[in-house]
Amino acid sequence: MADSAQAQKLVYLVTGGCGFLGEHVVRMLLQREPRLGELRVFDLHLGPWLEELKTGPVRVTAIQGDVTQAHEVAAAVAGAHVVIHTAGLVDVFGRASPKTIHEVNVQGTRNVIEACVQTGTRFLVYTSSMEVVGPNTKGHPFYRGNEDTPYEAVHRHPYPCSKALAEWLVLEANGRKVCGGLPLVTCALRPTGIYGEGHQIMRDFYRQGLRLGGRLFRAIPASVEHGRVYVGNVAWMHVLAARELERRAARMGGQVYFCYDGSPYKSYEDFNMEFLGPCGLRLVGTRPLVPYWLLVFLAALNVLLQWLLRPLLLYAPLLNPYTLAMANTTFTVSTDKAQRHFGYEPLFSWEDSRTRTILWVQATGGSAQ
Ligand SMILES: NC(=O)c1ccc[n+]([C@@H]2O[C@H](COP(=O)([O-])OP(=O)(O)OC[C@H]3O[C@@H](n4cnc5c(N)ncnc54)[C@H](O)[C@@H]3O)[C@@H](O)[C@H]2O)c1
Ligand SMILES: CC(C)CCC[C@@H](C)[C@H]1CC[C@H]2[C@@H]3[C@H](O)C=C4C[C@@H](O)CC[C@]4(C)[C@H]3CC[C@]12C
Repeated sequence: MADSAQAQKLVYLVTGGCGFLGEHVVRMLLQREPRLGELRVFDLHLGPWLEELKTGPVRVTAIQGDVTQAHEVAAAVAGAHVVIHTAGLVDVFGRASPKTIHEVNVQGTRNVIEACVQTGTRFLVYTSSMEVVGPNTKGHPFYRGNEDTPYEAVHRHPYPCSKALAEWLVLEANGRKVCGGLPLVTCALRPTGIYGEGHQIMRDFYRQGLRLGGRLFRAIPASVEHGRVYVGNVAWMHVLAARELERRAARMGGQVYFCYDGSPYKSYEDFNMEFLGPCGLRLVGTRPLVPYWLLVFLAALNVLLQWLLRPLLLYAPLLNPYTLAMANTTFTVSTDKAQRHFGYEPLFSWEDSRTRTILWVQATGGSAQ
């Protein structure tokens, strides 16, 4: 990425490129990164949709690999100019063990950093999470805060702990000399709850609503705000951050950015209804229909059942004490840091984001896709 950048074609690597966010990052790079010469898509599970991308003008290389395996990561990183590290084990339901979550999210990130250092890759964008900040274990609200808002970030759950540690590793690596002697430039993007085409939990809620005769029952007060951001805008932010990291290294290096757009501030359930409503579902109740103490009890019961059933089957429902606390604690962001630091503006308006998501739920919600 030198001065002859206009002519130079760049090699990008996207880890986790077949995931919900990763696929959008991959497609966004192909559409919006004119300097792209080769796109490497690294994932534990490669999607069949990658095949159709291989016929385009940019060379797309699919790499089946595991971020916990340092040699596989190093081979994929070698010769790349930019790495967008979005691979991660997203598990707040107790599906994976804390050890596995740590291995993928922390050791995997360490492997990516070391591979950059060893092979001379200078630019690394890491997909972090709002959960690096909160909601914390004390349930303190974070109301429309920004990257500088004081907040007691205390975690116990393996997933936020792993994301916080991985983010720290990435930021700490900023400025390290990579092979060839130039400094590594890193930044971390912190999405709030991502929604959009491919969002499995949204589809799960849709299917649950269909099973319940077109109804969902309010469990969380409408006054609790939960931050949400459209996947296309999160992907665009990654692409832009990756592009600008060289030119604005002094400003962006070692920085964190919340991901934001024009999505409205609403409760988790009311926000979902923006899409599920037009798909024919109704949210019953203007106030929670179940008392909070009962939800707490059911969440605790689910933990017990998960533990008891573990030898027989994996019982991992959406409701547990951690997800209940997430849904029931206000956590929203209001910031323009990404705009100030690298000129980010959302690519998709709220209306576009909403329409695209509704069309996706309608098209795939009832099917097995
Ligand atoms: N979904 C959200 O609301 C959200 C919010 C904030 C941050 N994030 C972060 O965004 C990133 C992507 O999340 P997502 O929602 O797209 O999840 P996802 O599960 O859809 O995608 C993660 C991808 O990483 C891959 N992966 C997992 N373990 C791997 C391994 N050992 N080696 C290689 N690849 C591996 C998976 O196969 C998957 O394709 C994660 O780092 C997550 O922590 C997600
Ligand atoms: C109590 C029930 C009625 C509803 C349960 C909803 C629950 C499954 C939802 C609520 C909030 C969701 C999380 C939130 O949007 C942000 C993230 C950050 C990201 O890094 C990973 C996904 C995650 C944890 C969402 C998972 C689903 C949650 C907990």
